[in-house]
Amino acid sequence: MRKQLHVISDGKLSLEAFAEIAGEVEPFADRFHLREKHRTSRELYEGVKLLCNEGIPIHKIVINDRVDVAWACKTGVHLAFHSLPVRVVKTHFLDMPIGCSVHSPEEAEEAAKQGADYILFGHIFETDSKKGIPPRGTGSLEALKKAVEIPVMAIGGIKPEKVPEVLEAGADGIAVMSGILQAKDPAEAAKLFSKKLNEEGEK
Ligand SMILES: Cc1ncc(COP(=O)(O)OP(=O)(O)O)c(N)n1
Ligand SMILES: Cc1nc(C(=O)O)sc1CCOP(=O)(O)O
Ligand SMILES: [Mg+2]
Repeated sequence: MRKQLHVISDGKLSLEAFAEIAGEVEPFADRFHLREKHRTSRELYEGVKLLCNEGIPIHKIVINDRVDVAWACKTGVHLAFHSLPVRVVKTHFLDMPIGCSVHSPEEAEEAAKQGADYILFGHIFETDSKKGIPPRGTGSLEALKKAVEIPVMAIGGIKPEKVPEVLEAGADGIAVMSGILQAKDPAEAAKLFSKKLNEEGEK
C-alpha cells in the first residue's frame, strides 16, 4: 500500500504562509494538519478556507483537537492527549475521519479499539518540538506495529534520510513538521520525502 506523507503546521508560521507552502507541496502530500493550539475556532475556520483557496482538497485537511471546527468544515480531526476520547467523537460524528496521537502500544491498542482510523506515534527521533524528552526510536515503532492493525504514521525528527529506517520498522507513513516547513525549498523537500516513501514502500 502507498505510504502516506502528513504535513503538520507548527503554530509559528502565519496561516497564510502555511497555506502557501501547502499549495506548493500538495502534489506530494496526503494530509495537512492544522496543529495550531493557540488559535481560535474562527481563525482555524479561516485557515481551512485559505488551504482550500490554495487548492488543497477538503479530504486532505485535518484539524488538531477541535472537533467542532472539523465538523463545521467537513475535514478530519486529529485527537491529541488532552482531546476528547476517540469513542466519543466516533459516536457523535460517524463519518469524520479520526486520527489519534499515541505514545505507547497500550495507547495505540486503546485508540484502535475506540475506532481511530490511524495513529501518529512518536517522537521517533530527537526533535526541537520535544526538547529534553528522549526519543522512542524505531525499535518501539516496530513493537507498536505488532499491537495494532490500523495505519501507523511515525512522527518526530523525521528527515528524508531517516525514511528507510522508519519504513523498515513498519511505518505506514510519516508526519513531518520542520523537515518541510523549515526547508529552504519546501516543495523539493516534500518531493524527496514522497520519493523516499514510494521507493521504500514498493519493496
Ligand atoms: C507521553 C506523552 N504524552 C503526551 C504527549 C504530547 O501529546 P500529543 O497528543 O502528541 O500532543 P502534541 O505532540 O501534538 O503536542 C507526548 N508527546 N508524550
Ligand atoms: C506534533 C508532534 N508530536 C509528536 C509526538 O511525538 O507526539 S512529535 C511532533 C513534532 C514533529 O515535528 P518535527 O517533524 O519538526 O520533528
Ligand atoms: Mg504529538
